[in-house]
Amino acid sequence: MNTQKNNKPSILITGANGLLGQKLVKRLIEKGSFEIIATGRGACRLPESWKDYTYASMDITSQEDVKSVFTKFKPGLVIHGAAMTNVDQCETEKEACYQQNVAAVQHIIKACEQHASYMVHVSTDFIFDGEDGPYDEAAKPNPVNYYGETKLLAEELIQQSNINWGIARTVLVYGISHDMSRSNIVLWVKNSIEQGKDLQLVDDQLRTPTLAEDLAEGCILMAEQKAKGIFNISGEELLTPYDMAIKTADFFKLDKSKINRTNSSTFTQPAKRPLKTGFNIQKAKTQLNYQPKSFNEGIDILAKQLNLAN
Ligand SMILES: NC(=O)C1=CN([C@@H]2O[C@H](COP(=O)(O)OP(=O)(O)OC[C@H]3O[C@@H](n4cnc5c(N)ncnc54)[C@H](OP(=O)(O)O)[C@@H]3O)[C@@H](O)[C@H]2O)C=CC1
Ligand SMILES: Cc1cn([C@H]2C[C@H](O)[C@@H](COP(=O)(O)OP(=O)(O)O[C@H]3O[C@@H](C)C(=O)[C@@H](O)[C@H]3O)O2)c(=O)[nH]c1=O
Repeated sequence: MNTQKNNKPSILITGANGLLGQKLVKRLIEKGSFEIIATGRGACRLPESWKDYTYASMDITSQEDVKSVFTKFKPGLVIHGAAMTNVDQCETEKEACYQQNVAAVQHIIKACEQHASYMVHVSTDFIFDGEDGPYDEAAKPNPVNYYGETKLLAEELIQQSNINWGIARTVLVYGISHDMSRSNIVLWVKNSIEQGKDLQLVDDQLRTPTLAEDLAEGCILMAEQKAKGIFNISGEELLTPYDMAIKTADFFKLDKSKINRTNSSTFTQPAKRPLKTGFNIQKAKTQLNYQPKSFNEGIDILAKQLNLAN
């Protein structure tokens, strides 16, 4: 039986200290309609000013940890965002990547089976090869790096399970994380130009960059509706990283001469990136009433958060 405190359904967030995790906890606190169980690896790193949620340390690679936290809280709803997300590190540390992105998901599935919890699992455009994006939900996966392989294996475990599940796929998430633990393309471009650095931006990768707050909203919509199946939860605009950099420089009135156009073939990253991804989000817009911000609106939100932070 799932727990309900003062008649509020209980929702458990994994990876709550991460970029998406923080936005989920913040939005759920604002909504006030759930009993919130925020979980993460080790100590809580959320702002001390945040109230009205419970934090529990839960290493998702530990079956014992997962079992005991789920037994204690019996969450009706779960949003599983925790993962190893450094794509290059996933290529060089495959065992750690497998444990965090695949084996851990089996522990979460088992706990959801035990407690009849509905789960939103967060996935990625990197399950595709990037040959013919943008993609809809029915497109055939074919990952080109190990991170993408593990995220696809996780999707397959979930789709073969008998739990109540939804999969939220997203793309190139940007936003401000509280302890700035994770940078992203907007901040990296802004900070680099302000430091007078020259940047090489690829113009042959296509993405639909996603504001972290929009991703959180989409996951919450799915949880509230216990939406069944796969949903593309990303931004709507198809942009290259070069386009994103120019838009960022225009917004912050920075020196665009620092932005040099290049292509992925000149890029030596340990993990191959799929070239043309990006998502068609029509299904989420019509079935979930998901309404993401434009890229420029997203940058404006980041700018306001940066001003508040400084
Ligand atoms: N960022 C992006 O561009 C995209 C992300 N996604 C997906 O979205 C989800 C969230 O990503 P994002 O918020 O950006 O990533 P972050 O790296 O910011 O957050 C991931 C969180 O998972 C936690 N985590 C990792 N391993 C464990 C573990 N063993 N036990 C408990 N927690 C763990 C991390 O903990 P700690 O803080 O201690 O490191 C971190 O807080 C991921 O599933 C990712 O695959 C999909 C597409 C794009
Ligand atoms: C560092 C760098 C990146 N880029 C481009 C490549 C890429 O499209 C974009 C972001 O680069 P990164 O390598 O930091 O990001 P990357 O690791 O490709 O981000 C991925 O993260 C995982 C978690 C996902 O699930 C994917 O959806 C995707 O968002 O910026 C440049 O053009 N020039 C550069 O110097």
